[in-house]
Amino acid sequence: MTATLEQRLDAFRRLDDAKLTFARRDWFPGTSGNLSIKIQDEPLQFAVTASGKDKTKLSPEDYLVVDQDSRPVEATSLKPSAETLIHAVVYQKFAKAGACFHVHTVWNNLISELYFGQRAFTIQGQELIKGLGIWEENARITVPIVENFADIPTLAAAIEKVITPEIPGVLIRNHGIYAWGGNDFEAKRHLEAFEFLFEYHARWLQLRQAVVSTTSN
Ligand SMILES: CSCCC(=O)C(=O)COP(=O)(O)O
Ligand SMILES: [Zn+2]
Repeated sequence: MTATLEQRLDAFRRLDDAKLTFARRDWFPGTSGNLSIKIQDEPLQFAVTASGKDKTKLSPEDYLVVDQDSRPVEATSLKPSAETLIHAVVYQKFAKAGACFHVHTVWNNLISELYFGQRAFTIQGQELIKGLGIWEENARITVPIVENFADIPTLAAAIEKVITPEIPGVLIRNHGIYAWGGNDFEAKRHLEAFEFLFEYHARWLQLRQAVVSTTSN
C-alpha cells in the first residue's frame, strides 16, 4: 500500500522543521546532509530529501517518497539523496527507527578523523549521554566510525555491519554523522547530543594542550 497524501505532507512538514533548525546552525554546508522520516513499514516507505538541494531553503521540490530499494514510489523528476541507501539500511536494521538525520559539521569531521584508527569514538561521564537515552551512572558510549567509501552500496554495507541498537548513530570518516531515533523528535535529540559530545571533546583536547604548553614553558 502507498502512503496517503496526508501522511506524506505530515512527513514533509516535519522534515521542513528539522531542516530549518539544522540549517540555522550551519549543519548543511555546501548542500551537504540529508534527512528522512519513515512513513510506513511493510512495505517500507520513507520521505527523504532530494539530492543536491540547498538545505538552508524551503521549496516545493525538497522531498520525495521512496521504497526499501531507495526508488521513488511515484513518478517524479526529483532524485532522492545520493545517500538514501544508508537511510534504508537504518530502517531495515532497526524496525523502531522512525527518522534518520545526516549532517556534516566541523566537529563531527574532526572526531571522525582523530579516532578513525580505533574505528570508534568513546566518551564517558558526560551528562549529555542521557540525550541518547542512556541513563546509567557514569555511562560510557562508543560511536562506530567507518571509512568514507565513495561507492554508496559499499558505504551502506560498512554502516550496516557496525551499527547497533544501543548507539543511535555512526560516524563516517571526514564526512559526517548519521543519527536516528524512534521519531523526528528523538532523532534530533540524538543528533544534538552527539554533536555536543564531539564539540566538547575536541575543545577539551585543545584546551588541555594549551594548558600543558603554558605550564611547561
Ligand atoms: C556536497 S556534499 C556531498 C554529498 C553528501 O555527502 C551529502 O550529504 C549530500 O548528498 P545529497 O545527495 O543528499 O544532496
Ligand atoms: Zn553526506
